[in-house]
Amino acid sequence: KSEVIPHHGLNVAPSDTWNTAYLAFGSNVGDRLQNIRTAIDLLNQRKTIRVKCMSSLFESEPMYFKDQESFLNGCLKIQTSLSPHELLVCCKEIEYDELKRVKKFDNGPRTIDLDIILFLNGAGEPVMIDDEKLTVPHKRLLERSFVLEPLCELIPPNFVHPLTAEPLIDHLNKLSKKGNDEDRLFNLVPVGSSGSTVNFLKFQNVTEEGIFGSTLGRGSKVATLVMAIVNTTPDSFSDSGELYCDLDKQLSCVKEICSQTLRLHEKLIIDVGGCSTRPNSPQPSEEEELRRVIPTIQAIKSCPDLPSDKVIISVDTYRSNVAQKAINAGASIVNDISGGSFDSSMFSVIAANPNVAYVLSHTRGDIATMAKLTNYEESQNGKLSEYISDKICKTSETATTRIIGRELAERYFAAVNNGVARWQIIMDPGIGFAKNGDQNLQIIRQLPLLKSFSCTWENGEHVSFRNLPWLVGPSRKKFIGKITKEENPSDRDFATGAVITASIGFGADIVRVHNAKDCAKAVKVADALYKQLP
Ligand SMILES: Nc1nc2ncc(COP(=O)(O)O)nc2c(=O)[nH]1
Ligand SMILES: Nc1nc2ncc(COP(=O)(O)O)nc2c(=O)[nH]1
Repeated sequence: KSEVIPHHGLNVAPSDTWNTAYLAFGSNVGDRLQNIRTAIDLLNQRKTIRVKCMSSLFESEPMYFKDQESFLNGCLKIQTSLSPHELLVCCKEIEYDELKRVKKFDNGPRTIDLDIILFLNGAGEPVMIDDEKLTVPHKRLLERSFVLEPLCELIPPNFVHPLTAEPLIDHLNKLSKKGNDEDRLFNLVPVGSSGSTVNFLKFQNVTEEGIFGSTLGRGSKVATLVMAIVNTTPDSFSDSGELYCDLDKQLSCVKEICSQTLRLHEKLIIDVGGCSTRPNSPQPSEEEELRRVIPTIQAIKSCPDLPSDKVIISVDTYRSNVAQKAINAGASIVNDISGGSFDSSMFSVIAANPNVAYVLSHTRGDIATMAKLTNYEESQNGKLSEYISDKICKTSETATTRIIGRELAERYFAAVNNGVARWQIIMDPGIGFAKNGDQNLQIIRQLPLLKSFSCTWENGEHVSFRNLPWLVGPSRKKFIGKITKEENPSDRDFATGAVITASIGFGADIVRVHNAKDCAKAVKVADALYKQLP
């Protein structure tokens, strides 16, 4: 029963006169990400083209001709008034005239490759072409996971290949099962650049076939990242502000955290926060928040013992001005508990800093009201055609998580419609934000549902969370203390270890913790258990 809801907040012009096309991009020469961004900007500059959605960014080994650099690949959904052949001319102009591609031989290195994968006319019917210039659907689509995987983020799961009439997701699953080298894809999230090279966080979500043949859902296969909290607030609920305003103390604490964590992990994120977001906590002024976080970020950034390819700096703020200044000071992740809802300029700051990652978190209301907004009743009048993995049926048990998924999808749309690229986004279910104890436990338990969540709105806009990385932040929170009967947050570290272990079992890619030293051990063991990592 596919139902849809009117999707507000999306100002799309009537698009019934425009064709839809799906393009695949690839680059393995020069600054690959910059080449891709330039190609997308050049497409958008054409009056005859509108880039509607972008996929995640994937890195993969070269196919066919192996002796070359690895590729960055992805897909775009565009609307265009051009015909397929006119669109082909436009792609070639961008490849050769504007991005100076030099084709030495087939399947060789390229600054950019733009292929037309699928083309639908104004009525949404697939267009089939096979002449000496152009073949649509792309003739090698079904053998390329570096095209099929990003494409499956942009289309509803029931979207079929025009010739085989089989869902593209089934073609992808068949291909992934072969386990060929070039089918092992990592999705990359840019986190700043040191010198001319961009640093990336790498994630890899694969569909796990359980040993008993059951599908375990999509599990991550790369080491879980530790995000260590450095609260520079006098009133933070969990470490009673010991670090407040003492820069030397903060830096030696950060060095200690890094040496203990990097003993077991390749990389580490340091999350610097100047505003406690405990429900109903008083919020400092923006000037006070800047005074607390900027010097700390600068000190970490300029500390020679903390190399920027191993220690990634995040700023925990919901203020766009603080985010921008923190980026200027060296932060390469903006961690915003409000999902961009507290400050309407946040997304444009993120869009203006394309090498910075953004944590898009779920909450409701504001710091003063969120504790009361925990009513997640299925709104009967609201109709939504949701595609969630068919293993998880739509029951009251999943209602809360599905509603959180929809609300996160609304924030996701607001972000990408304000220029944020999908590949900048890290998702977060917002543990402790507008959720009661049971709901916190439920969203951790149902993280697989959130990871495979997708939905389509009345105007045909579709969003899928497939492959997006997820951060969870349960550390020392009240819902843990309620179970272990521990009033004092800093007594909750051992129980926090249990929660982050379970979170990794449910598919978390990053865990945000206070006690990084001990939690780093729990993460290491959890990765050995759940991801079979050494
Ligand atoms: N991983 C990877 N391997 C590749 N091998 C060949 C071609 C050649 O593609 P073309 O047939 O469209 O020129 N493109 C890629 C690519 O984009 N990614
Ligand atoms: N991304 C993210 N950021 C956060 N920042 C602060 C807090 C509140 O906890 P704290 O005051 O102990 O940092 N929780 C989160 C969280 O769950 N996720």
